[in-house]
Amino acid sequence: MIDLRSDTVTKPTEEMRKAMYEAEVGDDVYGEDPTVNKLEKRAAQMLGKEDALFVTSGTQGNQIAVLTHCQPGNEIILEEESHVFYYEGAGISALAGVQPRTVKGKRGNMTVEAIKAAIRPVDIHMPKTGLIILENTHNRAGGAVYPLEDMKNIYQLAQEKGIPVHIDGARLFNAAVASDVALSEYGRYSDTIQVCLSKGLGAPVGSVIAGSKEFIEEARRWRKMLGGGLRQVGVLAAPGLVALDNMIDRLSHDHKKARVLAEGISTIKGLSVKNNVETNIVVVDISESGKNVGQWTEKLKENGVLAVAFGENLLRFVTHYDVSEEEIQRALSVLNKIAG
Ligand SMILES: Cc1ncc(COP(=O)(O)O)c(CN[C@H](C(=O)O)[C@H](C)O)c1O
Repeated sequence: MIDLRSDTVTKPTEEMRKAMYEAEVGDDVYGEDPTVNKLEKRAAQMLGKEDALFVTSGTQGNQIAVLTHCQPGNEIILEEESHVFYYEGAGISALAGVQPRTVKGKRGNMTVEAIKAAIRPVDIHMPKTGLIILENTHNRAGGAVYPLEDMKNIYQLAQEKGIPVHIDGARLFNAAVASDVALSEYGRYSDTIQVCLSKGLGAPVGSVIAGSKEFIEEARRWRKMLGGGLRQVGVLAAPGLVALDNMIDRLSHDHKKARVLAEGISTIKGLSVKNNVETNIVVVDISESGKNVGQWTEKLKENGVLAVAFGENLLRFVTHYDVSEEEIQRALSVLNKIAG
């Protein structure tokens, strides 16, 4: 199977499995797992933050960030197709008791003006704006990169208003590589960042939240309350360290594979690439193909290719470490064959 459903499907490399086997471990609830302590320190340093916390998933990282930043009854500003709003099961309302204020972004990027207009004035009738969440890269915008300049301007506005900024950086490494921006720059223009080790970087499990020492101390309490107090977690932190040390720069190969896929698809009758392919995601409009999205995913699967439905007439393909350039070419010939 050529699995292009997501970069979440990547399996740990041999090097990661060796690191898991050899990991030095301890009880992390007592702060005694040397490997996760090393991972958290490494991640904080790379992201230009004081401290960091290993969490089980990007969703847990985002939800803990909201729980730690906000009070029940706050309103948070986020993009209308952001992962936190679109795909996290209304967790921000169910768990943190906050109200989403969605803003439509341009290719997923909310403008400073639109965010400014969404910030609540102080008024007893109105909720307080408790957090602004930026997603970089933006999944539903097709892996769109948030330009650093925009993030800087948004952060300046947020600071003036005393509102924290959280980056849902599940694919921040892709953004950094695609825009040649140092990871620490994103830390400069945000209060907290969630990054996934388990997507393009290929680790089997986990994310990291980075922020101030005080924030991480509080976030660690929330994680414990949610049952995330992990024990000998070094076996999972070890591949995360391999991911941070060896799997970031190679993301440019995934971006190249995505460009090759997009260029090939754009020559296929009835198919069109919807997004500007900046990173590892290709969104394809199949509305002119004479087949619906369910027929496409079914026929692709019959021919050994996996993709996900991404809307009524949209398919999403995500390139990653476990799909080769040769397999991209094979996927293109399957797409050609189905398109007829
Ligand atoms: C921007 C962003 N932020 C957070 C998450 C959540 O990460 P996990 O909870 O899956 O580790 C995802 C996962 N995205 C997954 C995928 O793309 O296949 C699915 C949609 O949940 C994400 O794309």
